[in-house]
Amino acid sequence: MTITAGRRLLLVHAHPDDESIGQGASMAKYVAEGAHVTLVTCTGGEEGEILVPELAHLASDQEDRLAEQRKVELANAMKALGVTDHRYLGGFGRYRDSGMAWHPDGHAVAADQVHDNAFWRADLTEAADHLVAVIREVRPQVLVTYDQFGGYGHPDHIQAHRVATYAAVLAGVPSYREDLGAPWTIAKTYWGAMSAERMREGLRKLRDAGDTTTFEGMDPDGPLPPFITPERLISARVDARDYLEAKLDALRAHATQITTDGPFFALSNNEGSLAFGVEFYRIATGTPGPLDEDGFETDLFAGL
Ligand SMILES: CC(=O)N[C@H]1[C@@H](O[C@@H]2[C@H](O)[C@H](O)[C@@H](O)[C@H](O)[C@H]2O)O[C@H](CO)[C@@H](O)[C@@H]1O
Ligand SMILES: [Zn+2]
Repeated sequence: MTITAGRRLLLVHAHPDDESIGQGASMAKYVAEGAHVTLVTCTGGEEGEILVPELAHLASDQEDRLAEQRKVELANAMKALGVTDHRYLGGFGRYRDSGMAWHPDGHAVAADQVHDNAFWRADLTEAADHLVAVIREVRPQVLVTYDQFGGYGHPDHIQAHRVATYAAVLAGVPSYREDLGAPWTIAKTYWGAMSAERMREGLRKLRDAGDTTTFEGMDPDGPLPPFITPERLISARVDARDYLEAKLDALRAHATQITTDGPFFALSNNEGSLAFGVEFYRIATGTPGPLDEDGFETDLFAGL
């Protein structure tokens, strides 16, 4: 059923939990403002760790049933954010979490180290075609995914970036796969970003609270990992502090992946809201809309 009315936002993520970590507050904000928000999750998260001891038996090297658990967790997170349109790329179970076994040269996992249907081994066109069908149905004005490094380099995140980027191009080609729907060109694409300034603020709060182990070795005033984005490269800053509680509820829903007594929650009290209720983006395609006094777009749909 083709969706044609109102503002429509599509997010493409690798695992259940990435959406809430990266853009949970923005998602809740846009839903509350009447936008249609669609999340496509590319894998079931089969290879994830399990922070809930009584669920350890679900692990990939035991019963291998973690994807079913994370599907429930993701549904609960969507309820917390108010998102009603969630899909798995190609359907639940089509692509498997590739795991984080890194290739010796530091790049993403070697193909012979993962399952046959691991997302890292997916045929790019086949995977993109699943997303073309969604794009041509939903007809989003805005797409959010990862940068070329997948944010922090996870192979599934890198592959999600590639699939989303390729699908956005293919969806707009009139003569391409007419069977997948009428062509649709997405007006603006953004990459989720981790702000260097907010990272430094968060580190300062952790160190001031006596936490020297979280992000061990990182100095609030020292060099940051390359995947943290300096403010000058950030183009949009969505202030969704009013939806921080929804984001925290969504994160709590991903109980096998995110511990509620970790630094994120430690920082997410009123003091931390600025750090986590404001979410950052880099524009990848399309024309930025009006900027605020700090030079940021404040709305992903600005200018449309
Ligand atoms: C946020 C994210 O992308 N999580 C991925 C990631 O999880 C990490 C992995 O389990 C690692 O072994 C842990 O040390 C780390 O704390 C986790 O964040 O990779 C998983 C396996 O591919 C994936 O399921 C999870 O969603
Ligand atoms: Zn992930």
